[in-house]
Amino acid sequence: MRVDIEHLDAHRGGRPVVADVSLSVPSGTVLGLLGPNGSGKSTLLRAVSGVAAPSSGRVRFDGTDVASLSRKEIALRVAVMAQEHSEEFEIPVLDMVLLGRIPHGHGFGRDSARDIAFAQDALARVGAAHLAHRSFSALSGGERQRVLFARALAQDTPVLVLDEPTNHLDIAHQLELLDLVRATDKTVVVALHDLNLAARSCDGIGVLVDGRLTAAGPPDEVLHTDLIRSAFDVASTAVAHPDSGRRHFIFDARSSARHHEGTPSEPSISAPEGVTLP
Ligand SMILES: Nc1ncnc2c1ncn2[C@@H]1O[C@H](COP(=O)(O)OP(=O)(O)OP(=O)(O)O)[C@@H](O)[C@H]1O
Repeated sequence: MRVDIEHLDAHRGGRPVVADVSLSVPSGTVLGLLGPNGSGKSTLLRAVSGVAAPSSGRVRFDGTDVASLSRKEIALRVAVMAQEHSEEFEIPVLDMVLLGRIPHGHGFGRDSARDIAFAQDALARVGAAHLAHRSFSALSGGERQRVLFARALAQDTPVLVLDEPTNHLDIAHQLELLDLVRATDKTVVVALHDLNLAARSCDGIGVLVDGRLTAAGPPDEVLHTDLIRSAFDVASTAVAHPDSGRRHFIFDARSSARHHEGTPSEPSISAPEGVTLP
């Protein structure tokens, strides 16, 4: 399912925080949203997932304006893994994942065998089958993240909206989750903070600064040392991975701090011998 964001403005607490963002996410691709803290990533994701209406502009799923859809129609199209969530759900993990099946139900009633199979499969895919009968509130932060990702998968939607889904995850589980994201045929919009993981895992990157989209395109075109300096105020060095040749960033210092120390503000790009930077 294609996702189009058109001239979107959004407010938070009565204040404009996202301004005139337009982005298209082709069906089955992964768009990574990057940007400093407070730049508007979560606010944009709330609009994309229909949680909060934009103040102007629109979001379309395969051409249909999200604003014209009912809550249930939205929930059948997009599953959301939000950044903030209550920690004190005293419910078994399997029941938490089964909440993802609600849009597929026909009113209140027992979970069908099909729903339970979906939920168990989703837990197995995130490596959390062994947690099925634990209480959600008794899990670690990383375990909760994986269960919430399983709930989003169990919702079985063509679109996934993920707000910093790798929070709390150890590096193995970060890679595993992003590999799962890549392996689905879903259209994914994901906010991330790790630029190297984003470059590795996303088909496209959009960079928000102060609520405005300052760059968008394939990772290799968007992510470079100048962009990292202007968007994040960080001096970095790009190196090529010795095996894949993929560009990787080493973060050196805040650019302003580096500038004050009198070191050159223009970072060099270096590649191991015999490796050409992409
Ligand atoms: N509930 C709220 N009420 C008022 N202002 C808010 C609220 N939530 C966020 N904001 C403000 O909106 C702006 C954008 O916040 P948002 O959470 O979208 O940024 P973000 O890029 O996701 O940040 P982070 O990387 O820190 O998660 C910030 O200035 C923030 O302080």
